Amino acid sequence: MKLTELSLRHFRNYEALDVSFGPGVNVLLGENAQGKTNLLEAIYVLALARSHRTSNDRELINWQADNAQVLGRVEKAAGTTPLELDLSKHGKRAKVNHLEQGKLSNYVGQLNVILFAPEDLALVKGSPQGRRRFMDMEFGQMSHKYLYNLTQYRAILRQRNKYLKELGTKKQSDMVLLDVLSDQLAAYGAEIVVSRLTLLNQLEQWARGIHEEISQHRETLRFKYATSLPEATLTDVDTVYQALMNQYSERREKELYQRTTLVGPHRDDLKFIVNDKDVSAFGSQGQQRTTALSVKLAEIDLMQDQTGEYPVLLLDDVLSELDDMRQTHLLTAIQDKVQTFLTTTSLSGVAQKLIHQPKILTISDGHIAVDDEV
Ligand SMILES: Nc1ncnc2c1ncn2[C@@H]1O[C@H](COP(=O)(O)OP(=O)(O)OP(=O)(O)O)[C@@H](O)[C@H]1O
Repeated sequence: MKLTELSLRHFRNYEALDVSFGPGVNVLLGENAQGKTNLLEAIYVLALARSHRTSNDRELINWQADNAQVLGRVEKAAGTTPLELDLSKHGKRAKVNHLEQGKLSNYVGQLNVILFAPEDLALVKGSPQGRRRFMDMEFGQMSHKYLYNLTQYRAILRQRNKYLKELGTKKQSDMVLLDVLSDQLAAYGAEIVVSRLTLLNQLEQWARGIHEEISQHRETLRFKYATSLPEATLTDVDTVYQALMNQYSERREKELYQRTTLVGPHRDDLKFIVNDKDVSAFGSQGQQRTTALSVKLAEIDLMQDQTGEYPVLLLDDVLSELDDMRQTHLLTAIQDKVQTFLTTTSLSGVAQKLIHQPKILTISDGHIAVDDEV
């Protein structure tokens, strides 16, 4: 899929912008603090109805305005779809084909994006929370079912944790509601765990091939889903459900004491194993970067496999973080198949690695000048 046009009204430092993009590489060129990342963020927001930088939508609206608009046209094999997102202090409204969507989960998935930012290089070394977020964002875009289960799971988890906090002051008979909440949480939790295992299994196949190539066949990458559930139970939804229920009852005392839910997909993690060693603990910085890059590139293939369309790739200032060999690998892998937006403060080093002429958009103080000549 391609994002052919984008219009912004009062979004961050863009007062009014109407721009069209090329089908290949679009270079967002500019000095610091001119609006390069804001533009990538607008594309991300158009895709996911939320920002990757802030959970406060107010920050997305220009300081002088009360509301913001992000509009885009997405081209797929099946046709062109106009998307529209209105942000105001009262909330957000999302439209597909000019029709307002009651649920944001029906909106998400029209435009699929993969964002690669310097923080993603920390995917391997960073916190388990970052890896869970990675799974949820990517799988949520690919699968409506995943997004739905995740939304339900989070809502029940909030309720259950609130209830566990209140239970300290209540009587034993109140355990009935806790049992009901445990049952619902285990049902959605089991769906999430099984979807993650299935999608990770596929992602691993792609990532392994890419990692092998970048490491010149010296390294083999493997994923391991880290969970408190016994390995033997990770087979199907019913078995995982039962395993979660068992753990809730085994840990009831501890959960009541700690007043929070201690098991489930919100506590799980993903480990990356290179040549049989956990790369977050034992890998060099280079191995960790290669792993992160392989995983990101594998996502492109997985998304194509799941949705029938290649996603749009957003590269926020990552080239400067990669060495020459990894830069070449990245730019070679994306050419010809993926529409890409990359931010940079300088063209040197980028243009030579691209076979086709990129579209250059020079950004200065929330304005864009288009120049097709490199
Ligand atoms: N809500 C807002 N309203 C108006 N301006 C904003 C808003 N939010 C951020 N800005 C401005 O946007 C600019 C930052 O833009 P952006 O983050 O896109 O920088 P960049 O071009 O990617 O730079 P760098 O290369 O340093 O990352 C800053 O000047 C900031 O003051």
